[in-house]
Amino acid sequence: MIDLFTIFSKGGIVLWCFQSTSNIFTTSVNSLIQSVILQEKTINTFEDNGAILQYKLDNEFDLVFIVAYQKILQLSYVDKFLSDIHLEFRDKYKNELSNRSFFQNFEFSKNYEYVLRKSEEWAKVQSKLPKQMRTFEESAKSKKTVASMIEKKNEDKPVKKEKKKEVNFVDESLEVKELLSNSQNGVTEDIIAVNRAKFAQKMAQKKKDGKKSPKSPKSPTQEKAGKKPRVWDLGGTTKDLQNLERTVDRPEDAKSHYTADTEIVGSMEGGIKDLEVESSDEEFEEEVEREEIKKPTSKGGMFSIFKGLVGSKNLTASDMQPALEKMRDHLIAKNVASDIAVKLCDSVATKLEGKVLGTFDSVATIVKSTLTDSLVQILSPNRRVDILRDCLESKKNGTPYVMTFCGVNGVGKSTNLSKICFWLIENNLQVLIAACDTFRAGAVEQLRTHMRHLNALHPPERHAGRQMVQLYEKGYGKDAAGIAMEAIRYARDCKMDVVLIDTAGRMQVSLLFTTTIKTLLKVNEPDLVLFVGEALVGNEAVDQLVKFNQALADYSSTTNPHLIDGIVLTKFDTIDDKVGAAISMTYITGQPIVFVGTGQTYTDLKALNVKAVVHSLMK
Ligand SMILES: Nc1nc2c(ncn2[C@@H]2O[C@H](COP(=O)(O)OP(=O)(O)OP(=O)(O)O)[C@@H](O)[C@H]2O)c(=O)[nH]1
Repeated sequence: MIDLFTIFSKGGIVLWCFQSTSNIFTTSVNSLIQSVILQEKTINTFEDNGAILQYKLDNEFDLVFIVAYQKILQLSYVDKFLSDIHLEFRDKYKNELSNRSFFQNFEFSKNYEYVLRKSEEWAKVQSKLPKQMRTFEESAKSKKTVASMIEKKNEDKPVKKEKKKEVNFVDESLEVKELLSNSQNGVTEDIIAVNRAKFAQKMAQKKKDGKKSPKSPKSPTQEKAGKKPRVWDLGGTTKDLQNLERTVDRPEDAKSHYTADTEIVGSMEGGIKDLEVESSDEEFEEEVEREEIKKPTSKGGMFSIFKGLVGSKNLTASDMQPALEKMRDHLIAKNVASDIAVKLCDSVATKLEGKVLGTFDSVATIVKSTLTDSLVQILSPNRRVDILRDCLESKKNGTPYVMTFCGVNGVGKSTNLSKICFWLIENNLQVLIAACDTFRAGAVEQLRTHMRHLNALHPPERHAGRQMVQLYEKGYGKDAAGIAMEAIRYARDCKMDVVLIDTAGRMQVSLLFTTTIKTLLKVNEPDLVLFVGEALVGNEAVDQLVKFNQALADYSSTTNPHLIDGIVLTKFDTIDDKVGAAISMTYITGQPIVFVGTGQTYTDLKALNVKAVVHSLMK
């Protein structure tokens, strides 16, 4: 009997769930997600706490299907069930899935019962069948060709070996887990360098030993005898574990030199500079008008789509319909999320309805100013976020100013956190970075590297002997909320000015999200919660943001939950004029874009310039 079956998107939205017992599987599902799915392991059966969990991924629609049942039951139909239920769900909801409409009610109970019953019947029939001999094609022998039998020198062992590793993984100590996940996720350069050095040292030692004792070389026949263990490149042994564990700083690391690009020092003093505008507003207005006058018949230009709306009658909704549709498409092409583009067009329509229009020029001007007004209104913050002022205020009160950075993996959380850190230390504020991404291998090391670079740029000599950036970390697998709490306490005790909390990017997995970010925010009550999102994505970013804010509201036990206070919009340099994500994100949250990431160096941090965004959007 299946105890739990759940379907959720890789973005963490639970689409459908069935649970037949009161057993709580949250921890087991979290473990499966953390140590198998997110690590992209190839096993599809996972054992935890007396339960077996099996899963199937749908990479086209980014879905995860999970089944959990008691180990003792030994269900033989789960593979088949997972394949069938996967197809059933896809078939039934292909339109919704294609549109990524994950927030609706998926009525799937009947289909679930049907597929489950069929799978159980299938298993019964199978168990009664006499065991059939495998055909030659099914046998392993048929797969053997001469070529397949030639073992290549650097080829990996077959999957069987890998599996063994996975099984052991469950019982390994935390350090071993980390080591394995490092080796699978791409070890940091530091670790590779250490490993190489160790290997070279070992080889040199061996050579030395060989020379000392003339007896040691064995006869060729002796060497050939017995099966030799395979030596993996950079494999090392358990003795190397101590050296490979890099979450704790070592004296020799601290001594390493960082060549600081001192040219940038001093360039971020004061407030954050605005994004550059391509041309001023007046120039832009003239440009639009000039363009329309010059090319009255051309199809190009945002406002030429309103060309048809000329005449002395009152404008009606149906007059505007075709033009508004074109405007909506234009906004979507600029990465504005589709429903927000629709709402913007509606607001323009409402403002224009009933207006009497004269010449073509006046139409362009009216539409432009109407749309501009709406966009400026969306992008202009309801309240002022002045971080420098707030930090100084906290400092006066003897408490550190705490900022938490949330967002999915790879959007640039750590990089932009470090840029913000650079800006703060440029303004003589001492910063403690709390490494609370205790999931992703390498996350702590990444922050440590930034800390060293930043301290090299702003050495203690420049700041009355104070080390401007410190890292508070407790390695991996630990409770993020607890680490944040200790970090804040540490910062308070040491009279540090600001705490920047880096969180795990696993919020797309809602189960994990609820137990980490929620607790972290609840326990630590940061002054500012910043959502880090990429400018690259349109609807996807909105999805993440909606889910994030919803989860903060849903899972908060207080009546006044701490939602997102602001947005860090990253990778703005990579989007050309597709600036729609800025509009969508602010529209959804009503919160300002506090920082814009415009590149990969510490100085690539800007403040949002509403004019620049609106200008790009209407190009
Ligand atoms: N072009 C550009 N690249 C950026 C920007 N911000 C971050 N990146 C790059 O994006 C990549 C991911 O950045 P990280 O800071 O590692 O992302 P993260 O969100 O911390 O990732 P996880 O720790 O895995 O959650 C890196 O290669 C960064 O250099 C930006 O503003 N512009």
